[in-house]
Amino acid sequence: MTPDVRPLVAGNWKMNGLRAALDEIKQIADGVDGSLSEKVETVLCPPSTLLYVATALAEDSPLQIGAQDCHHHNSGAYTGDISAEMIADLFASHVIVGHSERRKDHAESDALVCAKAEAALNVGLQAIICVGETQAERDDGQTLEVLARQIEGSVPEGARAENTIIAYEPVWAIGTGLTPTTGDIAIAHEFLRARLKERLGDEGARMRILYGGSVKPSNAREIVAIAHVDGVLVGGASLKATDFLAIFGAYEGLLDLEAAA
Ligand SMILES: O=C[C@H](O)COP(=O)(O)O
Repeated sequence: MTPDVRPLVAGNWKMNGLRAALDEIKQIADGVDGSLSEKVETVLCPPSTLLYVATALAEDSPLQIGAQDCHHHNSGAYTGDISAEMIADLFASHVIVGHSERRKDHAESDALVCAKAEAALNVGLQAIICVGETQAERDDGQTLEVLARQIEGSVPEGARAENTIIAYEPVWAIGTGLTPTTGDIAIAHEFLRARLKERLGDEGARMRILYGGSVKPSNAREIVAIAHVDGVLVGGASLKATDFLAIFGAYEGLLDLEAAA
């Protein structure tokens, strides 16, 4: 946790969620509507087909709704794509860009991720920019080099702590049940913090850095207590309202302990 920074628990449903899952969204929206939400923000990113209904379901809840990707242009002949402006038009507040599944499956470069983040910021969305090394890069001892390159190339110059969130997601930890040690997460987050400060000054010092990769109710409390871990980006476990809410609940009592320390 970074002092005086409000943590964020984010869920990424990826390509999961039919109409039947709307009940789950409603349960999450109702479940985060308590006193803890004054201290911890939440956002859920369902597939774009559910975005409009999800924002309606979350209307009276502190739960915010985000998308999982956007095009870097506002409109045009881009069949199948969705612009940041369209996402904002549906009352969503966030968009994930540069997720490793997009970087790999759609060959997205740092420059494209940066352009997408800029498009998001230009229409008032908050950008959740994902970075993280592959297993091969980790085995080669390249982790910090990869993170430095991705921060340099994917984060727009105009990024501010209020509109930009970084998500550190080691690719090898996504959906595998594997997580780095708390020590390794701490090293990566401290490094990211230093790079962000160097690049963006005070904005970088306050920018939230989430951890993502096999976060579940059983390991959430240990992970969110690590220095410079300002929240989590949850994939599989965010699909079940009870699991998402348990991860959100991992902050219960933790922030008071932090303040008292
Ligand atoms: O965006 C979320 C991440 O890819 C993590 O997914 P996971 O929690 O299923 O490992």
